[in-house]
Amino acid sequence: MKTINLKEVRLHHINVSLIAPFTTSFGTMENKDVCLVEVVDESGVSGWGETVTSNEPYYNEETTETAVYMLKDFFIPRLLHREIGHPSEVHGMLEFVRRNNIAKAAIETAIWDAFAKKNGLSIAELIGGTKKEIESGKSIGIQESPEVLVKKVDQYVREGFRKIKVKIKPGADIEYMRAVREAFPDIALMADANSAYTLDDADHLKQLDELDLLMIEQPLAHDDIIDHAKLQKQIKTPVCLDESIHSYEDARKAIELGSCRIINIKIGRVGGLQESKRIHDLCMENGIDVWCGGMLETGVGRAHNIQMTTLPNFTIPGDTAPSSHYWTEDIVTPEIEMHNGLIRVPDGAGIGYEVDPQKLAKVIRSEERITSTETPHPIPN
Ligand SMILES: O=C(O)CCC(=O)c1ccccc1C(=O)O
Ligand SMILES: [Mg+2]
Repeated sequence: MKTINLKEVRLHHINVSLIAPFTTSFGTMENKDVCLVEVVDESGVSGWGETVTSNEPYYNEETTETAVYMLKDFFIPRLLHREIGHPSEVHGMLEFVRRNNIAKAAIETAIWDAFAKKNGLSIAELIGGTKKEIESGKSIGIQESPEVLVKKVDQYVREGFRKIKVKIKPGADIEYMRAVREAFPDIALMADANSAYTLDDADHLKQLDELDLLMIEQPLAHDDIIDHAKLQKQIKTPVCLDESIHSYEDARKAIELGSCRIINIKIGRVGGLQESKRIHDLCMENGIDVWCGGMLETGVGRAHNIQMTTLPNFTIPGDTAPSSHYWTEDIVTPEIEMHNGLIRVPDGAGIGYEVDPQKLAKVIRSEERITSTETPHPIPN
């Protein structure tokens, strides 16, 4: 296969507004700065990635600004003007910096896209994904009342979504989930707590067991796998980990401890597609189901999610919903569309969607072109 050698990295700083505010147990998101990372190979082929951050470090420790800083001072200088034999090598090349996984993933995924395009393949084909369409789920933020929530669920079920995920927090949990389950006895339904509880809430959370939920996502602390293992022994509802899993090693330990039965894989959270695939494979060997989480991505991040979800152990519908559920206009052509709850995997090379320059121009704040490896920091070879 043709190798990659980056001659330039373009940072497209954009600002995008969600069509409606999205509320989780840690806050409300409405508008965010995002950095689109475009890597340009010496052949002229380019590839796209996205910082799936927001402006505040409330989901994890990264923000868009910290991700841009890490990219400019460390990751771009490490990767420019070097022969990259295969994108699976990039994660290792960035391991000299600990964590900062969303920043790493932004450029790693861009290199997957460029490499795939240069070789005339889709990313799915490169990683061995075979699905031709993926099932789409809808993640619903915390609503003002169970009645309002039920109305939203009704709308999304009619639209065809294959899974409904409801954000919960203390004071907006059991009653809300029960209302949805009573109205829709048969839908695939789950809750996401974003770390809003402690092990002292085990008896409270046990009330969810009668609602036949697919899972409860990240009920306990963002950095915990011990208490989650204890909780899983006390409740029947499968525990799914999101925030606690940053790497293959984290996944291995969580599986060994029995901290979860399901893992939500987010390319950004684990530092890229290569690490995502390793976690996917590990889970498959161990009978742990996985699904692809969402970070309110633009079309670029969303396209990467679609490519990854073609792998066989993505057995549960993910949070990757169509563009129109987030943006009045997405930046990619065509927009990501859903029919009958399914998103068709595009045939094209790389991510299979094109960033549209005219749409990009409407949300752009500034652009930078980086061609030099100069940086104030010592960078390993
Ligand atoms: O992209 C989506 O639709 C899902 C959004 C979502 O649930 C989410 C969005 C931002 C940060 C964390 C999460 C989460 O899965 O916990
Ligand atoms: Mg989550």
